[in-house]
Amino acid sequence: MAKQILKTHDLEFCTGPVFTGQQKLSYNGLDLAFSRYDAYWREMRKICLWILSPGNKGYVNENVVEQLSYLKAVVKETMRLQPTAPLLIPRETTKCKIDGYEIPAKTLVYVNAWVVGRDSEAWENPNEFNPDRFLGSSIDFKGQDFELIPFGSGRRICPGLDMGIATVELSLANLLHKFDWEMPAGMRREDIDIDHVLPGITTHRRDPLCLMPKPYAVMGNSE
Ligand code: HEM
Repeated sequence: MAKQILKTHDLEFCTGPVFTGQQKLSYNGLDLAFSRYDAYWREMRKICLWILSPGNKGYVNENVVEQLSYLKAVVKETMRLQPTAPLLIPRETTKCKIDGYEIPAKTLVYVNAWVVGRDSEAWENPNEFNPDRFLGSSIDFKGQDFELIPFGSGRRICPGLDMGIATVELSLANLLHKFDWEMPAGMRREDIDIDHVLPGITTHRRDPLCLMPKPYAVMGNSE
């Protein structure tokens, strides 16, 4: 079958279907497609523009991920609500006084990163999953912004931070780029529970996430 190559120009006008792997283009539905999932479509468009770029080898690389501001915001928001190690690594205090209380030396302290990420004094609508809160915000998880500490902070901050975050962002970007994701037959969005986790040193979902990957029909190419 003949190969259809999508031109960069088409991307300026295309609506949802082309991104979901179907071979259909629409030129007049811009408002529709970009209204509800605005940020999502913008990210997909960046990936698509990259696919069309010369020298593309078929995988999303680190340079592209750097431009995916919404994907980065999604990862931050996920780590805010469900930090991988909710209680970080325990610490021992020196002798000190906090709020009038004498704290003896070598007191064991747990920092609850899960609660910190949901502190209503630091976050608006703290329990709501809203990646937009990070767009245009300088808040990062590098240990300087104490309202977001999924990698800890201070001397014992995670030394694998850069490697960990690069792995998460790259994997997620490539999983989105290579596959179209569907829910199993009969399952609805409301059936996905992202709130309940099991207690433990690291966070585990109570209900396993079950999604079905469908290989992506890359950008209108049909063979
Ligand atoms: C998304 C991935 C990762 C997350 C969310 C994560 C999270 C954490 C957290 C919360 C801590 C405790 C920090 C504290 O108490 O202040 C920690 C410590 C640590 N992490 Fe990671 N980590 C990740 C990836 C990695 C990787 C890839 C490596 C190694 C290649 C690594 C190695 C370590 C080590 C050695 C410590 C102990 C540091 C110390 O106690 O001095 N982590 N990590």
